[in-house]
Amino acid sequence: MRDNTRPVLYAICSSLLLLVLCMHLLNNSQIFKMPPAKRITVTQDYKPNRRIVSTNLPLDDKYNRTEEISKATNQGKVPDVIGIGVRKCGTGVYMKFLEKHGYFRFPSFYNYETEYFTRNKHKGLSWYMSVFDPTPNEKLAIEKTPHYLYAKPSSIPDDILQLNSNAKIILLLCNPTPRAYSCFVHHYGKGISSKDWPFAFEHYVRKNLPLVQQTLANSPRQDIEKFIFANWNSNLECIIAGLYSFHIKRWQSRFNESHMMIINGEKVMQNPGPEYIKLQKFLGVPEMFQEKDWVKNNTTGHFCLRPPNNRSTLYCQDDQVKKGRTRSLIAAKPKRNITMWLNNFYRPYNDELVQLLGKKFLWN
Ligand SMILES: Nc1ncnc2c1ncn2[C@@H]1O[C@H](COP(=O)(O)OS(=O)(=O)O)[C@@H](OP(=O)(O)O)[C@H]1O
Repeated sequence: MRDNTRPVLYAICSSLLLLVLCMHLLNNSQIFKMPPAKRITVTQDYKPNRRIVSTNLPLDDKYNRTEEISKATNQGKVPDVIGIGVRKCGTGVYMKFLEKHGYFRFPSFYNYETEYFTRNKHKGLSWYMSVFDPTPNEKLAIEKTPHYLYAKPSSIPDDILQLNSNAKIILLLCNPTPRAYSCFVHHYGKGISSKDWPFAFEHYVRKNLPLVQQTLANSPRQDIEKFIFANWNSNLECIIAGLYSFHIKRWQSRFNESHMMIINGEKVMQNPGPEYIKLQKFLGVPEMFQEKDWVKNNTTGHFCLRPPNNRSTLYCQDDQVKKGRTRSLIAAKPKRNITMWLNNFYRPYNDELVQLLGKKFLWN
């Protein structure tokens, strides 16, 4: 090192030392001390109810707070809410609408159906958790897999509880006769012109209903269950899914009214506003959807939503997910004789359902 650079280096080093010393002194003095973060109790109603827990964590400690909240509710496991059906009663439609709500996070699948408890359990919990949008932990994780209602294994309700003892179940029921038609068109209607759907459906019912009727007649519950579990994914599915009173017993024995909401899908289709208000209350999320936000499309008869983030637009399902195939005002209806046959077949199950759930479950 050259002799004339030494004094310069000394000067730099001593200034740095002085600076560090000064910062240390200032930091310990009262002038620069931050006040302690304000402590709050997390009870604001912008949080879903189930997450309203007194964590007494600092407001600015976002990371810890969400971590604590999820620990206090479901140990960070998913999901918080599971839709268990019924397929073709509007299950995909309400998920699409709930996407506009803002307080939910969804599986990354187009149809939201994880099939975890039916087909994918072997992939493990980490897989199940990984399919959900990971972002904000304060949102309720919601999925729907309509097969859960009647698919095997029979332990699905217990499996859900084991994962999250606080899980909430949503079950949308609708008139099983038009539902069967809708299901048929969904599965088999693609290659058939829509004007021929009623005939193709007649053929399907004539071919399959007698077998179901025969099996159900005078069989003990366990045999019927065996039959359903053997056929939940067969071409009989469109018929057997509609035996609601049979299916819901195993769910009712595990989930009480505070954890399972059974919604009349016919009412939702006719006037969604009040039903979504009840749903938001049940899930403990803010009432982002109000009655006045629902607007009927007079061509299809279906309702559209004025989404909370942009109420000057209309969000409809008819086009976006190709719904409204059989129930819209312009759709080809099933033949009257087939409708009557199916109505008669489902009547005892519908009557039993009314007994189980009360008068509010009349379809018409
Ligand atoms: N608001 C609104 N807009 C559009 N469509 C509506 C709406 N509400 C209920 N529906 C009816 O929902 C039926 C589809 O039910 P799902 O969503 O359960 O189907 S799926 O199981 O997810 O495939 C679908 O039945 P189809 O008419 O047979 O296609 C729709 O008619």
